[in-house]
Amino acid sequence: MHDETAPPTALTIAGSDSGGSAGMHADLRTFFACGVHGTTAVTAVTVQNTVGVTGLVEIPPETVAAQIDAVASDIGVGAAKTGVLASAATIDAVLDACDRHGIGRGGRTPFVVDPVAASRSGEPLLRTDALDALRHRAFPRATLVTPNLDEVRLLTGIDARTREDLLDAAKAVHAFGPEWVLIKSGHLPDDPECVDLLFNGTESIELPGPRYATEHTHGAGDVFASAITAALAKGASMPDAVRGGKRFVTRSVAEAYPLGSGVGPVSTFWRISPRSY
Ligand SMILES: Nc1ncnc2c1ncn2[C@@H]1O[C@H](COP(=O)(O)OP(=O)(O)OP(=O)(O)O)[C@@H](O)[C@H]1O
Ligand SMILES: Cc1ncc(CO)c(N)n1
Repeated sequence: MHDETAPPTALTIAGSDSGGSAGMHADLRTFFACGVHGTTAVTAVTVQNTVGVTGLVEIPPETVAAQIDAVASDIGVGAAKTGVLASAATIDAVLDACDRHGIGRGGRTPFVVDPVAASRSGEPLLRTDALDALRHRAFPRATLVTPNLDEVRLLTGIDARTREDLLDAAKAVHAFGPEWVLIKSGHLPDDPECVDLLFNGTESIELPGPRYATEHTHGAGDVFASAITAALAKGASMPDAVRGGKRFVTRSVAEAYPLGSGVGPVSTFWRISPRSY
């Protein structure tokens, strides 16, 4: 029975980060900061800190699916997002479970696919045999796909180097069948701003933002996709959810902090408490 006093809920289907900066740790913090109850289906445990990833253990695909079933059949899913999906077998199990619960195109629940392929320091987080499963099975079911420029190169072969190249990148990803595509511009070389592009096949919307001179951007992509997912769970339209997510991630990068001896995380503290450290 749905209780009207329950908060909106969002599900992250992703890997853990022992360093607490990226992956489902970043997703849960963002859901919390956005006033959404976060639920999880863990796909992989990573051994990770601010310097890099030194291990990845996959959770059996049937256990990933069972987590989705447990959450969806009891708590419900207002919107869902994916992070690390690790392998083609996990992608298949996730998509079957999503189909059972109306998550994704054809169902009623928005489904954000963040096609995470590698860590910031270059360690693979997805088997190469899973690229086709992402392109041809996951993308057509997605309400939104959110690649960075390295993922665009891997998935489409397009090497976007200027802001003008982003529309071609968006069209190539859109051809795989998602409803919306968001191309993230954080890795554009030599651009003084971070202008991302949202595209649905006909409409393209630029999302302007400053580029801050910080090296601490670990988890920026996860925070962006989960802020969007939280807004979708609250019933926002896609353009509004993405504009709100862009404001959220920009502020998170502005307040990113140093941690360990490597790349520190973007901050999700700012929404909750003023800088107090
Ligand atoms: N230095 C920066 N200053 C401001 N915004 C940034 C900066 N770097 C990235 N962003 C923004 O953060 C969001 C994430 O973009 P990015 O392209 O870095 O994704 P990502 O590579 O998936 O992130 P990550 O791998 O760091 O988690 C985008 O909105 C991008 O414009
Ligand atoms: C678990 C995990 N998910 C996603 C990323 C990419 O930000 C990462 N480094 N680790």
